[in-house]
Amino acid sequence: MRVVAHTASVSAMTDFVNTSPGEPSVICGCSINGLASLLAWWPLAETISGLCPSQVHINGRLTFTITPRDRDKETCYPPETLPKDHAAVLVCCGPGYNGGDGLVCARHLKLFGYKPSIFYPKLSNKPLFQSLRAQCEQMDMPFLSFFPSEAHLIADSYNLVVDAIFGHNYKGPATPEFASILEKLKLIHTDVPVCSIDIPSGWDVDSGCEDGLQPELLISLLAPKKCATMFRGKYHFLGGRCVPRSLEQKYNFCLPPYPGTDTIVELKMVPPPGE
Ligand SMILES: NC(=O)C1=CN([C@@H]2O[C@H](COP(=O)(O)OP(=O)(O)OC[C@H]3O[C@@H](n4cnc5c(N)ncnc54)[C@H](OP(=O)(O)O)[C@@H]3O)[C@@H](O)[C@H]2O)[C@@H](O)CC1
Repeated sequence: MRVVAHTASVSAMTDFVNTSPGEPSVICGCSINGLASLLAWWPLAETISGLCPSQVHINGRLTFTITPRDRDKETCYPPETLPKDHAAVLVCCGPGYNGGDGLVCARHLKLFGYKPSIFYPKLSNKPLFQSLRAQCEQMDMPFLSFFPSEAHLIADSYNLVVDAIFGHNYKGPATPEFASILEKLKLIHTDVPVCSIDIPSGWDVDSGCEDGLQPELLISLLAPKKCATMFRGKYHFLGGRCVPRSLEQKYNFCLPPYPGTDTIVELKMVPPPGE
């Protein structure tokens, strides 16, 4: 699952490069609003890489430490340990680029020995998404025509659920079509691990969602968003070591250091002082 995290985001970036050459207002196809919300917060972050390369400071406070990789324990949810139907995974994809990341993730899951099924209720007419969908179809991944009616049916059939419904451009409340999906995801997270891409669906990019979905794994892309400080699941990775240095400087990103050739880092939340 770790490998999936970085390959999904790298692919998304490749898609960005292919579709928007030289367009600095769009990162990975994300709208300027999404980028703005990222930038609104991230310039306040400060890495003290000269002093200690394994810490991320936000607003001057030590917020995340970076966990060195242990290559002997490097996989979360390895397929051979997933008992239901040959490592069956449900990948839920929304209408925007977060959903596109989900399709890329499904493609990699399939190549890595999982058995992904995809729920993708609202296909965008953009060629990028059409082609990602076609790739998944060509790889014989089933597309569900409806979301399982009962939450327990998801837990009975799948070992993991990938949540790629909404990312950082979600503005609540959800439309009825998506509200019922978010509700079901919330009901299952105690029975089957949910892995969210970039942002747990239904969360506000800054303030999160107190009674929202609680994934077990979060893969932040490019930079952890402010709401990631409210993540309480088991695993948090940062993926997307693909920001060109020029953009990093131009927008004053302070990205944490990735060791060696690694393209992901595991982040651990540092409890606020007094906790
Ligand atoms: N920026 C970056 O650097 C990177 C970005 N990347 C990825 O892109 C993601 C952002 O993609 P995004 O911009 O397409 O936004 P996203 O959150 O998928 O949702 C937009 C869609 O949801 C819809 N929608 C919104 N609210 C709704 C509601 N209440 N109820 C129902 N629908 C609602 C909205 O509909 P519309 O308002 O257009 O009708 C639109 O269709 C980001 O999280 C990350 O995964 C990474 O690949 C790498 C780095």
